[in-house]
Amino acid sequence: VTLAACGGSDSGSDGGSKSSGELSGTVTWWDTSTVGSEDKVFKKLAEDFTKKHPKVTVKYVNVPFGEAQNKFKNAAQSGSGAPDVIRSEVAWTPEFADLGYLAPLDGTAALKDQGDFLEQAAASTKYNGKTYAVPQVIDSMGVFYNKKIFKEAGVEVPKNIAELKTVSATIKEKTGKTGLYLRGDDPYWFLSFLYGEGGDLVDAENKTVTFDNEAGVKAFKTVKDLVDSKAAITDATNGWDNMQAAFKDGKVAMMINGPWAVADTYAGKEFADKANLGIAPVPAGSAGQGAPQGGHNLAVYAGSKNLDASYAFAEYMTSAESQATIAQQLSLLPTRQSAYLQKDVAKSEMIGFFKPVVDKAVERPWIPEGGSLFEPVKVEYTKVLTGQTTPEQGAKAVGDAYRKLLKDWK
Ligand SMILES: C[C@H]1O[C@H](O[C@H]2[C@H](O)[C@@H](O)[C@@H](O[C@H]3[C@H](O)[C@@H](O)[C@@H](O[C@H]4[C@H](O)[C@@H](O)[C@@H](O)O[C@@H]4CO)O[C@@H]3CO)O[C@@H]2CO)[C@H](O)[C@H](O)[C@@H]1N[C@H]1C[C@@H](CO)[C@H](O)[C@@H](O)[C@@H]1O
Repeated sequence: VTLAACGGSDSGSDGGSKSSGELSGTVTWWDTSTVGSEDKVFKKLAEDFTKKHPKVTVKYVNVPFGEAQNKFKNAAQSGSGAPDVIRSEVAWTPEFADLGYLAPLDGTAALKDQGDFLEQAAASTKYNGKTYAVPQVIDSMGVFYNKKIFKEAGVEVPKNIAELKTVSATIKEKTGKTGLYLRGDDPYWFLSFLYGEGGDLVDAENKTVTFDNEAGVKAFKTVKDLVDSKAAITDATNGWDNMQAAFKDGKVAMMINGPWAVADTYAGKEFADKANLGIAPVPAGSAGQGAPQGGHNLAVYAGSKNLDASYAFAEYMTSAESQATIAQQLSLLPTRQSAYLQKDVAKSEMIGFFKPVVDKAVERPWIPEGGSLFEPVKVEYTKVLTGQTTPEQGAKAVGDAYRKLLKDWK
């Protein structure tokens, strides 16, 4: 999709901005946002940018989240086909920076009011003392629940795993519905259970793999028991679609999810009345409570032929005004503290719930290998949930994979 203001633009010229300082040329932007719920809002923002810079054409390309990381690495490596700006997930950013594929942004027009960014959001954009991206959204996870089903069953939102099981049993008995949809094909959905047992993927400070300690085994046992006890249903594949459908159709009373799911969830028949959607902290485990930190940054390709317009585009798309727009329209959390002060954002119930959750979300190590820590968990998590391996063997397999990946770590 080529977005250009009505005034047209320098056709095809990739040249940088004119000596007059007026920006021009084409900026190709790979956006990974969800088609059908998020993309139209991001596209509109990009259009607004071209209205302010009529000589710039933004070529909007939506690349699915699951493909964008490898697609960008392949294009950047081959030197052809890489976009000028990419929506770089928090774990991809240190990896792309380490590979030399991102333009350092310090001192450029991409970075305005750096002090305005939440610390934990800015952390994933820093690598070897330089800044390689601009934080766009930050997120974490909570329990989404169907207030009508809870009322019908006469139960309260569970605060811990034991309550999750009793509440689910009551919901099943009183309404015939299943308590929780637990996504089984994406390891991100396992993290709050791991943190609840006091575990973590690694201890980056001490270069130690921790996934296969007793907390990791216990967390695998916890999720397996949720499925075996019928408190939760899960799928080995197509988890996103099945989870959203089950929750939006009222087949399950709860799901664990993040702000990026709100817009799509509101489209469900159960939530035509938005007030029927409740959000609560993820249940605590036997040793703690916590949800993971995720999110997305905008990064500029080091080989861009139009750095000036790309810097300006990245700045615009992550400005406090742009962030307030996506917060208000999509319930996505800003990374700029000033955006939370804008009136539409301050009065949003969803933002009001998720901001404290994000403030205490468990940070991950922003190391180049950070994104690769999920694949081994994805394999073993699904196998544990479907009984193809035991919690002990699954945790050990992940630990072994990590020690291969992270040279000289304990
Ligand atoms: C396996 C993957 O592990 C990690 O990903 C973690 C990730 O680091 C975590 O933060 C978390 O991401 C949250 C995210 O924070 C949260 O915002 C939301 O994102 C929404 C957007 O909000 C929404 O707008 C829209 O975009 O849609 C987005 C997605 O819904 O939900 C995300 C979780 O889904 O969880 C991810 C794990 O899934 C790696 O980073 C790789 O991605 C890796 N995949 C590659 C691995 C390659 C082989 O190595 C394989 O060949 C390749 O094909 C695979 O691509």
